[in-house]
Amino acid sequence: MARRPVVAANWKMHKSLGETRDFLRAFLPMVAGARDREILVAPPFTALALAAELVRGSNVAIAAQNMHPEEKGAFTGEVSPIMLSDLGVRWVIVGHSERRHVFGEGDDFVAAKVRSALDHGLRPILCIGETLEERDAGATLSVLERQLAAALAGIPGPDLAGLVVAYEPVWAIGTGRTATTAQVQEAHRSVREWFAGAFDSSIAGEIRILYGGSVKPGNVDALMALDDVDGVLVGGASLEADSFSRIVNFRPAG
Ligand SMILES: O=C(CO)COP(=O)(O)O
Repeated sequence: MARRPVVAANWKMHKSLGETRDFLRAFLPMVAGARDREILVAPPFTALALAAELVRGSNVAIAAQNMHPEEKGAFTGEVSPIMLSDLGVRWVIVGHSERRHVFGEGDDFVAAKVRSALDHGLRPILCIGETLEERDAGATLSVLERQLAAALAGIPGPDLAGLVVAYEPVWAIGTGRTATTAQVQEAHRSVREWFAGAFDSSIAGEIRILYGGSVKPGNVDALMALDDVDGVLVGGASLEADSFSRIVNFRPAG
């Protein structure tokens, strides 16, 4: 069964309201014909409401870049899943390497977010990936397995229908250094095999695994041609409508 590709923009801490409006006005017509893939844009929290309003009725959906697992409470500066749903947000990035490495989020906190997102009808994009030291130490696959096992512990298989995994090697993020196609395919294959072992082969066959890390218009076709790559999560090259629309309109293999 073919997996529907997902092409997602992670704007990180970029774009004012005016810039969000300008981007979406230019971008929506550029991708209006792309009906066979899911298109997501993750603006900063401050632009979520505007973005959700601007994409209404289009083929683009809005994702949040993060959330707190609790519904409400004394968590200064945090945003809850209920607040996101309220805005019309249906997706949330969880466990991005910048959250893990810059803000010190551990596997348990990431796991609580995945569980909470699913419980609240939000679709998590669970990010995993090894650092350069871990890759050089030959630990890549064990790091990915540890991150998956921790984030998905106790989640019943059927609940995973809403989940997307993003493999983002930390050393490839924002560095211009994309992983080779062989490295990407090997990591994605091992993630899929992990799902087959931890859950079952039909879940493994359906789970969508995105690649992230210096994805550009010039390398997206080669990445999307790989057997186990079901989409991309794009940082820097998603900030301009021209460049992100070219990524969205990648040419499928064959
Ligand atoms: O972190 C990323 C997407 O979440 C990747 O960022 P870059 O595309 O800028 O390398």
